[in-house]
Amino acid sequence: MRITVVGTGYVGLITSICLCEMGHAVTNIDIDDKRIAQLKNGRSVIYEPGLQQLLENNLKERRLFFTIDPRIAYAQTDLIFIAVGTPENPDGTANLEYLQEAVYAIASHIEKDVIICTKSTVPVGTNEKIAEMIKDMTPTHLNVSIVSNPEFLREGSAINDFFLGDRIVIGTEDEKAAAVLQELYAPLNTEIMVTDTRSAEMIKYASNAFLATKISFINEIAAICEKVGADISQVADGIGKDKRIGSSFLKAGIGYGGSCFPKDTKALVQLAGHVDHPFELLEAVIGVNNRQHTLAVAKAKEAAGELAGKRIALLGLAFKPNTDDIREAPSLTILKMLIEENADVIAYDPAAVLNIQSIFGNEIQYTENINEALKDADLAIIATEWDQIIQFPLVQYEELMKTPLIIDGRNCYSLSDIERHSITYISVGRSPYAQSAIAKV
Ligand SMILES: NC(=O)C1=CN([C@@H]2O[C@H](COP(=O)(O)OP(=O)(O)OC[C@H]3O[C@@H](n4cnc5c(N)ncnc54)[C@H](O)[C@@H]3O)[C@@H](O)[C@H]2O)C=CC1
Ligand SMILES: O=C(O)[C@H]1O[C@H](OP(=O)(O)OP(=O)(O)OC[C@H]2O[C@@H](n3ccc(=O)[nH]c3=O)[C@H](O)[C@@H]2O)[C@H](O)[C@@H](O)[C@@H]1O
Repeated sequence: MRITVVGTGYVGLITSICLCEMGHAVTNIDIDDKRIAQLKNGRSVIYEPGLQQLLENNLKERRLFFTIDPRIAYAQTDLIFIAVGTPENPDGTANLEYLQEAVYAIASHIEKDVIICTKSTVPVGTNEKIAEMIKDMTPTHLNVSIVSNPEFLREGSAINDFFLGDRIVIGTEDEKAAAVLQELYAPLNTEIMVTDTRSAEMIKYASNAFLATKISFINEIAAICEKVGADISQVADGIGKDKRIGSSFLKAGIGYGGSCFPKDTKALVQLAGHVDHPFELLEAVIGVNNRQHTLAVAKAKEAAGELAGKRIALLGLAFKPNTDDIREAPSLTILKMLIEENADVIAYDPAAVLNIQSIFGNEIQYTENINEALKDADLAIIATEWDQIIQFPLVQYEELMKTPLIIDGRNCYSLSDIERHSITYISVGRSPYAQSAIAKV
């Protein structure tokens, strides 16, 4: 079976390479010729642990091909996965321009029967529109099946997620197409669900919205913990042990970021609004998350007073560890606020410095070395829980900083470890200062 994957972003490249690992030959197309040239030269265009080696292997084995030519990609293929971006429009709805362009190119070039699977996250009803567009543009003798096959991988653990996902969703009214995909995915040993197309599209948005809700919920509980002198780590552990709740996505912090939760929650709010159902719960989730992004600077001001002229080490820039992705990262809000306060900022990240530099230029300083960031700093703000930060010896904060004050937005250190050092430590939902509030309750 010939397989084509459209787009070389996270989802496109991971899908292509993982399908090659399963023994298939895959052609991966993009409209960005620089990305394709780089990939043909065997250099990954995304930062993902383990991916570079797999890319090199599959190029060498001649299973993986890159092209910008739609004729090569689409004319004789059997199965197409669309994985182009669906970013946010200014009003929060999903921008489907890339998707429409891709479908147009596919419809203009296919010459045989084909199954088209949408992996991109798209609003309910989009795959029906794709089907109409294809029907209008292709000769009647061609049999084109449309499938919604949403993707659930996480950046930083994407390869593992592809092979060991919790479920695979195949949304289609076409039984033959469903059977082809069931066979394709069978070796993965992951539960496969076949649903109608609209339900598959909704499963993706509902999953991301629910996970975002868990995060904002725990962040609200963390805020209350600080006021009543409880410890959010123990609380999250305690509620997570209830199997009906589950322990994942209960890490309190400075909020979720990334290329999907922020845009997908807003797109679902818009979708609900368009069918006259205001999604009040999800609107609150988004509001709480926006507040969390500002939390670290608010706490810094509370602890250190005026920030103007203060040397601040911002530790962690990526929206989560093991990625260089800074889309919607809390660090962006933190940096904007610190610059407005006229603070003297030095930003550290093991992978995302170049991406942040392309936005903030020489407004701040950058380093890939934690020691350099902390030298003579008045305070440190932790925005991403990289292993490099978690394992960094606390004694070094004492030795390097002018005043050892840490605002930890990701609860990287245990309070008992902190107690052994002369560090002022303010984290999320378990500040030692919260204890003093108990008396007031
Ligand atoms: N990033 C992630 O971890 C996940 C993303 N998703 C969803 O998957 C979709 C893709 O996301 P990413 O991979 O992050 O996107 P991305 O924005 O990083 O990459 C998209 C790629 O598609 C290319 N492209 C755009 N139009 C094209 C066309 N007409 N023909 C060929 N290539 C074209 C772009 O040049 C770009 O390289 C989105 O809908 C996203 O919501 C779903 C699960 C996980
Ligand atoms: O649709 C998508 O693109 C993907 O979005 C998320 O994956 P991702 O954004 O890569 O990363 P997550 O691990 O989900 O983290 C998202 C954000 O939530 C934050 N988070 C996560 C978990 C938690 O307990 N607390 C918390 O604040 C992280 O710091 C990060 O900023 C989902 O987990 C994937 O299933 C989905 O496929």
